Amino acid sequence: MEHLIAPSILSANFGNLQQDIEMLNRSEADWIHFDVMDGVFVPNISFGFPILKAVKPLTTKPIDVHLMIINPDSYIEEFAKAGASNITVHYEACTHLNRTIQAIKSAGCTAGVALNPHTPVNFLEDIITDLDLVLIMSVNPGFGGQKFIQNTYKKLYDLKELSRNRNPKLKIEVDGGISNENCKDLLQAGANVLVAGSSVFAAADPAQAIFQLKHP
Ligand SMILES: O=C(CO)[C@H](O)[C@H](O)COP(=O)(O)O
Repeated sequence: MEHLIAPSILSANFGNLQQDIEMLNRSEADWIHFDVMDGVFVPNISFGFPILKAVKPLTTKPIDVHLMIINPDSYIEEFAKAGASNITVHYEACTHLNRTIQAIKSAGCTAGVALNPHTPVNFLEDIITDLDLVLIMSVNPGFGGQKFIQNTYKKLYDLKELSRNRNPKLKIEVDGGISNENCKDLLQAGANVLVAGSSVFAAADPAQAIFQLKHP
């Protein structure tokens, strides 16, 4: 499976977001990664529906929404209507994960589950066949620009093994501290979707940084 690049606009220039979205349209980015934070599940607040609705008509790329929020079920339909292609919820935020995944699919989106760095991959054993994507957090969620957690490699191997047997088409996404220095190793460990925020948007040439992640 060819790997995908999903730049996180958490690190974009909000004073001129349209310019950054147009750069992504011209680049080799496959998706736009859209990080929603509620200040409760994570210690930061980012953006929500109005920004998603503004971004949607500007982009030619699917929007990959990562909900770092409690009670995601209350907002799934609205994120789908606002333009999400994929919606990922956190394992740690869902009491009835199976119901939440069905709700995402009923809203017309593909469905993902994110795992915090401390949550083992085998907690997904009984839902893996229902998922389109698993997002392995390689930093503690809440902020861009953090240091990559090395134990992520073990989790990618574990997830690759689980998906090989139970869901070979699963997208294995990794998010946090990714740059052209570790992207090759992450792909070898089993990732097939790379999320990158600061390494893209802080680069002198962001489109070139995306190109390097796409062709490591
Ligand atoms: O989900 C996130 C933070 O919770 C971000 O997507 C992630 O941290 C990417 O940022 P960077 O590439 O700067 O680490």
